[in-house]
Amino acid sequence: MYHRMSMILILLDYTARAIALALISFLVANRHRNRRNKGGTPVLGSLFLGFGTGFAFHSRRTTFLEECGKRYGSYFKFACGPRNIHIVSSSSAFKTFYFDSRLDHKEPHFLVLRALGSSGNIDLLSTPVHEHFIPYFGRALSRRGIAQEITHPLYIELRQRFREIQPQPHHKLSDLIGKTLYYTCTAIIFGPSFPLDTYDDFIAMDLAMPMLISPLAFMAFSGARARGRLLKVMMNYVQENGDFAGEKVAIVSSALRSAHVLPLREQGACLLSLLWSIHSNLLRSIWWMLAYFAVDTETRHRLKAEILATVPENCETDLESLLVLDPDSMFRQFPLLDSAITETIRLCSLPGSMRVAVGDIEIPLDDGGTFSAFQGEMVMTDTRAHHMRDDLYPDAKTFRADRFLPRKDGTLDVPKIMSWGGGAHVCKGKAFAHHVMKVWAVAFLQTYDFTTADILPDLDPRSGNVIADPSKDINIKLEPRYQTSD
Ligand code: HEM
Repeated sequence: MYHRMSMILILLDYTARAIALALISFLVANRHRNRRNKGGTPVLGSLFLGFGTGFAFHSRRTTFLEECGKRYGSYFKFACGPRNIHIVSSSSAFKTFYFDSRLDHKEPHFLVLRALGSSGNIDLLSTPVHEHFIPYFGRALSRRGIAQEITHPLYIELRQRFREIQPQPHHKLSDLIGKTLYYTCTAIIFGPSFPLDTYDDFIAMDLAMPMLISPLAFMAFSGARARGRLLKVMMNYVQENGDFAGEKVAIVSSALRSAHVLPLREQGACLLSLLWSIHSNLLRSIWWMLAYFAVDTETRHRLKAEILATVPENCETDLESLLVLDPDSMFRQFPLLDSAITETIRLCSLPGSMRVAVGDIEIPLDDGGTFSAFQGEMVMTDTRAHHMRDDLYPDAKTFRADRFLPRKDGTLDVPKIMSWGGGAHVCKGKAFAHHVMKVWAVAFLQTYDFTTADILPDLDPRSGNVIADPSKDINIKLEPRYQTSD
């Protein structure tokens, strides 16, 4: 007995020594890495091996980055678990960030695919995903593709859905948008036979995505179950639509074609990533757009006037016929609405571009200095800090529908927004997302007057997507604009 006790004590002693040694070597390695940065890099201290800052970054990203920005300015770095993350909001750094090939963009894609049920096997996925699947997004979602395949059916379908909304004293904004957006866009893009009763699973998975992407994925029980069911739906869809033809729009046919060399489960995960990309940020962006309009009577009146000036009520050529004659016209019309959409995205978008240094790289800062990111470290642009600069966007925290209205010569008073990323890997759904928001707003404003008694909520600091979640939902009251069949 005595012998067994002493063995256990010896083993515990060795384990404690091994842990202490690992801790010391890790801290030394980290200190060494930090010291290599020139120019007094602001490095945040962390509670325990980067888990303090890493936890703050994952659990309350918006406020964490805001507080750090106030304290350290346009550049700082911190440890996130075993890795360093550099955060930069300096305009000079953006160019290097988006255009230097030593900063690789692929890792976030694998994280998303893995969260959606893929094996995340880089050797298997790299070529089909990065050389075929994602570039096809860009081509299929060109302005021409959208005008030809999306605008008209989307407008007709939305008008119909909006008219069918059951009258009630008020509507929860997220419900109103969620169902109508999911049903219309999913049916148009994946075809009418796609099961639309997947909505609840989609919402459960979408809410769990930040956790499914994080190291705490094993705790996202209901999100993972919903993801599993959706993955099965997608695998069935791939099997039933393997001929790439039929009722689908180009984006789905090209997605199926570009991923077909992969095993069925991987194809299902790719298709699920398409469904998620389409809805996740759009649900949130449209929420914020309608919320801004609902609390701002003047903007609503101006937007309605713009719609009436373009499509006078009771005129012979209504918007529906106009879109058949000239599907591209939607892109040229409604400049105030375009501006209001860009302003919405400026205010509700969070940092969404992440790169991993594949070699050591020096990145310039606005003050003439530089910082070094070493191989394997992550770099992220804090586009929100940029968007909140009063010197660039006067009264930056306030929604101003006309902030991005072009002058007569087509130029803007303010810099373009950074919410879509940039360079070769700029958001592939940029034109699509803006356009869907536009068609949505026109169809909605033509169908309803709407107001809210609620105040605009803050951004939820826990938000993990490119577009922030609101900290709470709002209710809106709808007044049909016409009692007739229109
Ligand atoms: C308001 C809505 C959206 C915002 C703010 C947004 C923003 C972004 C950002 C910041 C990136 C990273 C760019 C970079 O790393 O430089 C990105 C990438 C991407 N987005 Fe979006 N996105 C939106 C909607 C969409 C939609 C609707 C789709 C698809 C239909 C889409 C498809 C993609 C794809 C495929 C990429 C990866 C591009 C690449 O790495 O080459 N996005 N998006």
